[in-house]
Amino acid sequence: MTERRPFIAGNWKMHKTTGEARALAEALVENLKDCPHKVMVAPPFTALSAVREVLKGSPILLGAQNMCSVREGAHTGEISVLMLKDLDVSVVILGHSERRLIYGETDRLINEKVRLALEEGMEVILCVGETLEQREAGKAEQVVEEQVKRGLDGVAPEDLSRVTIAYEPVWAIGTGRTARPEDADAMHRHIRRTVASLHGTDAAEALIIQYGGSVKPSNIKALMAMENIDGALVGGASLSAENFLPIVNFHLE
Ligand SMILES: O=C(CO)COP(=O)(O)O
Repeated sequence: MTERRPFIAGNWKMHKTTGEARALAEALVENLKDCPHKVMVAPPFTALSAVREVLKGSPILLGAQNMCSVREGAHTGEISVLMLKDLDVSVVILGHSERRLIYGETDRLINEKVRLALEEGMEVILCVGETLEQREAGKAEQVVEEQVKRGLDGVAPEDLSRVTIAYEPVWAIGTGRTARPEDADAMHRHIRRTVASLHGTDAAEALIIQYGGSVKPSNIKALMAMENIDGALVGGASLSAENFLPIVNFHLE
């Protein structure tokens, strides 16, 4: 069995002023000096610069929550990959369900972003996940498989090591309702098989697949105990050190 290093990421969504972001980042840096896991925080764009200063010299990676699908140009209100790189952002979250459902992002647009980010040397967290309606209609696996295939379309095999997939069932996001670890694991296995069909079993075995959706200190351990769950993409519980630290340090609990 392949050993995969756990990857715990905090998605701060549209929360935190620069001062608040700096304070949270300071608490994380102070307490995660010896953490064996890969850790990332994704503040809002406006706080990237402030958090970058705090993270300097720390193993915590700086992430962004989105980026534009084109390199530069007349795209009022957008943020480019070059701007992110300029701020030492090394990971970008793409295809989050809030981008898909509130802002109408399609698999095609998300795929353009994935390819551009990889071309520019970034790491990508590609988010996938079904809605409650799709799950109740028995279509969860099919929906997620299509999102994975379309999201990764045209990605070179050698770039796959810079891709993490986050399985975030929409019905579990911000609802307090977490997927049962066994159900999440089954979907992660399906995602791994899908990636194996595209890029071979070695690449699929090495792939980090995060679970996201109401991850908390009380459920992280059971989730991480599953064979195919390699990390977590945490929303609400990443907004305070009190909740995020025990999640990141799940191995000590
Ligand atoms: O969307 C999420 C992370 O990207 C999950 O959010 P919650 O942890 O708040 O459910």
